[in-house]
Amino acid sequence: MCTAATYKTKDFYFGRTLDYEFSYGDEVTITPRNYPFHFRHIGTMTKHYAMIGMAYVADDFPLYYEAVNEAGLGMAGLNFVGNADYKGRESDKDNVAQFEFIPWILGQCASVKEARVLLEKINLINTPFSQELPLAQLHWIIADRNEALTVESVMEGIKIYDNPVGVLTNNPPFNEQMFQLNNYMNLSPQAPQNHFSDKLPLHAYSRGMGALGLPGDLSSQSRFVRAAFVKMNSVSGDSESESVSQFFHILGAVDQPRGCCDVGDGKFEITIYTSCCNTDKGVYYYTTYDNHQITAVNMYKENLDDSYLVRYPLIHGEQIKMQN
Ligand SMILES: C[C@H](CCC(=O)NCCS(=O)(=O)O)[C@H]1CC[C@H]2[C@@H]3[C@H](O)C[C@@H]4C[C@H](O)CC[C@]4(C)[C@H]3C[C@H](O)[C@]12C
Repeated sequence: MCTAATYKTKDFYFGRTLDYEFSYGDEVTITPRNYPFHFRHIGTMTKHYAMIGMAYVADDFPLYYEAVNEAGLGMAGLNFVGNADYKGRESDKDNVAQFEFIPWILGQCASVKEARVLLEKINLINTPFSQELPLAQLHWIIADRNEALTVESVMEGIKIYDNPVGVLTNNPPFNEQMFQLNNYMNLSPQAPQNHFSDKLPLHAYSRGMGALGLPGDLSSQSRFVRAAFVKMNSVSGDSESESVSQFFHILGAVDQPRGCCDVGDGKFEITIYTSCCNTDKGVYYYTTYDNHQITAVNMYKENLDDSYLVRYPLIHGEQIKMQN
């Protein structure tokens, strides 16, 4: 399971948790403006916005899981198993393979508004990257500081939903996830009042009781509700460190500790990494399962007019600061 979220203070932040039972070899990857994206069916994109994000690089192609571009647009792919459906090629459409979708949008669009125009012509096709890397069944969140949307390629075709929460998890389809929020509209960060019965002397015996009923499990529907509640009620200062800290707290609410999600064969789904990108400053912050110190890569410290990928392997292992 994974959870993606947006957060706005002075700057706009975009990130996700990547939950899985193994890692592909994730690296923070910067694609400069002149790196040629050789797409399978729609030619080569030789000049584009620079982007930074988490990717597995195969055959010198950045297979992004999530990224943001220098214009401030972010995009993340999350598992959508059993619902994602990619199509065959169509002559009057932009035939984009699932693994090309993030570069296709972030390479060309400065905003969600611009992405909407490209999405009108898109056909997400069923071409796998390779035999070893078959199609990933995903849906996506695309967001800028003004709005967010969710894109799903399902049996009936492409669905585009406004995403007013700025959160995405996995199944079920996004419109069903959103509908579920109706069931939690009574939750509140405030202390509850007794609406149960005026004949009973009920009282709030603990802080935090306004959110009693917020689901605590790791299912994707529950994580959606929990991340939405935490994000929508989030309060922080707007400095960089306060914003980044708060962002990691929002996603901390859906963190998966090893042992709680058994996927069989002695394997457990865990939060492999958590990311938070300042889309205005091009800084990608991350923590990993076993390294809680926030590490950051600044896209603008690289030559963004270059044509070669810049890759940073993740730093693992706890960095503990001894105080005495
Ligand atoms: C496993 C990742 C999604 C994590 C997630 O949503 N887990 C939820 C588990 S569950 O359903 O809810 O059980 C996804 C997100 C992005 C995916 C990667 C990207 O799409 C890029 C390429 C795409 C290739 O087709 C496959 C390898 C791959 C490198 C993908 C591997 C894997 O499917 C990734 C890493």
